[in-house]
Amino acid sequence: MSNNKIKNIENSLLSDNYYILKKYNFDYLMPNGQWVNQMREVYDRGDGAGILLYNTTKKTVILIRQFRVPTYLNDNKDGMLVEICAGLLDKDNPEECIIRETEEETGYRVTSVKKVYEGYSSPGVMTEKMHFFIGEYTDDMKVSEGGGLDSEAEDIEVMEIPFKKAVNMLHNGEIVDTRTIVLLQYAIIHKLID
Ligand SMILES: Nc1nc2c(ncn2[C@@H]2O[C@H](COP(=O)(O)OP(=O)(O)O[C@H]3O[C@H](CO)[C@@H](O)[C@H](O)[C@@H]3O)[C@@H](O)[C@H]2O)c(=O)[nH]1
Ligand SMILES: [Mg+2]
Repeated sequence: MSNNKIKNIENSLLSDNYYILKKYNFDYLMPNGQWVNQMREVYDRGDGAGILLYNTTKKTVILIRQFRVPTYLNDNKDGMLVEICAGLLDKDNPEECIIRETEEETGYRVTSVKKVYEGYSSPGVMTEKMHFFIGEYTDDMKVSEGGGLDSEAEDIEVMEIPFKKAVNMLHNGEIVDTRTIVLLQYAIIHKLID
């Protein structure tokens, strides 16, 4: 961290109920040479990783469907969201995280994944950096039902669907999760499945 346009950074804790929400106060040097005081709330849940699982023979992808309360509160009728498999980094590195998360959520034990992007999820408010992966799966990699951890009360539906259908869902507005849009567009651009 280094930027000579910012000084006097102070923070106070607003909530550590589950993750960390802090209020930051700092002085910022505007282009006109004036220092202005700014306040921003910043939510820190660590970083995350997500993966698009695809099968070039079957021409399918694996997505998941789960209830997301923030979307329920904002325009997503039943709150169910179609997403890539994803999770929060748990002190492990992004690659180990996504391999573990893939098995927990989808039941596929993948061995080889490829990192394609890194990006900030919501840079005005969250510290989170997201690590984006793609990975090929085959039927023989299926070792369990998936569906998430009972201990976390996750209710995850695993969807294996034709890539073409996923692309239709992208274009007709059924897929409204940004991380999923990013990786489906990656798959289209790089012709992962034709
Ligand atoms: N009790 C409680 N549990 C929580 C809270 N917030 C999250 N959890 C639980 O913590 C677990 C997190 O599951 P992961 O699979 O590791 O994370 P994720 O929510 O799928 O995260 C992915 O999607 C996020 C988008 O909303 C991304 O932000 C994240 O990077 C990642 O891609 C879930 O069981 C969730 O219910 C909370 O405030 N209270
Ligand atoms: Mg998850």
